[in-house]
Amino acid sequence: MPSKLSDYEVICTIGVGSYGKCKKIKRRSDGKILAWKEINYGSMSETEKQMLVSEVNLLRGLRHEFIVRYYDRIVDRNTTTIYIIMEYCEGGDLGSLISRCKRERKYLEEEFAWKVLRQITLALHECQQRVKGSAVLHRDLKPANVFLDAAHEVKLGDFGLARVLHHDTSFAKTFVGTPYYMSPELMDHCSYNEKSDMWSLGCLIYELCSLSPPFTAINQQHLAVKIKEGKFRPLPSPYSAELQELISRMLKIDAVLRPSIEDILKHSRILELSAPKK
Ligand SMILES: CNC(=O)c1c(C)[nH]c(/C=C2\C(=O)Nc3ccc(Cl)cc32)c1C
Repeated sequence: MPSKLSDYEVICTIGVGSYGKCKKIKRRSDGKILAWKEINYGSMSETEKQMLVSEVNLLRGLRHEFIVRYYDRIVDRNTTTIYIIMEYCEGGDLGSLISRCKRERKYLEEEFAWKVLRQITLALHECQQRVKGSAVLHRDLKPANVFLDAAHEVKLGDFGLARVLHHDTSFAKTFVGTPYYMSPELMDHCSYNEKSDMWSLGCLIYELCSLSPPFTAINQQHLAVKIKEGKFRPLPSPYSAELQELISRMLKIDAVLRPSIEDILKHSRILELSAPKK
């Protein structure tokens, strides 16, 4: 029996993005707390709608501890809105956490940065394994798309939807927000590849430590220059040379020189986190 909107009680809005709203909801049948994303597809072309359907179907197949769990979807043709029902992440998004640390002038623990690096890498590994060939690449890896559950475990969200929601080639829709994490090859309009996600992940871990992206500028033209120059300030002193070195490798301009997902998972500090607790 397909779900209907009345099966859920809306509690509150927890996020607003270029796609629409994200709301905290309660499933009436068992009281389970979930979240749904409301996406209005009314102005989408047939191609974009088809992409949305295939991306949602892809999300359905992704079951991983570090990827936001998909539960269901409801299509309301009267309002041309799709409701994508997913797991609730009580800890919110990394973007809000970084902003809070900035306000409080407090750096995050290095151990947390390594944990986030490991868990997002495993999430990316899962996706690239699960859809071999037409590898699903995140394309929108940024702090606002990484969430934390009640135990502060990482949950990668919005997988693949970025492709659809920014599919429109118009400038306004293509460059939604400042592309701080865009790789040099993408800045040069070259093809996206799994090392582009590695660049974005390097930017994300850098920002988690420095509380600012590695590359910033007053406009997108200057940002492109900075990214292609590839120069960035070192991490703040509390962080180890080991973490600095790995992030520097992830931010190599030449994608070939960046570590692969497997390289990251073989790093000694990552392996330590994988070892069973004594
Ligand atoms: C201020 N908002 C929050 O703290 C917050 C909380 C408690 N949860 C979220 C976001 C999500 C959430 O809780 N579940 C989600 C599933 C998919 C996506 Cl793309 C986002 C979410 C947010 C943005």
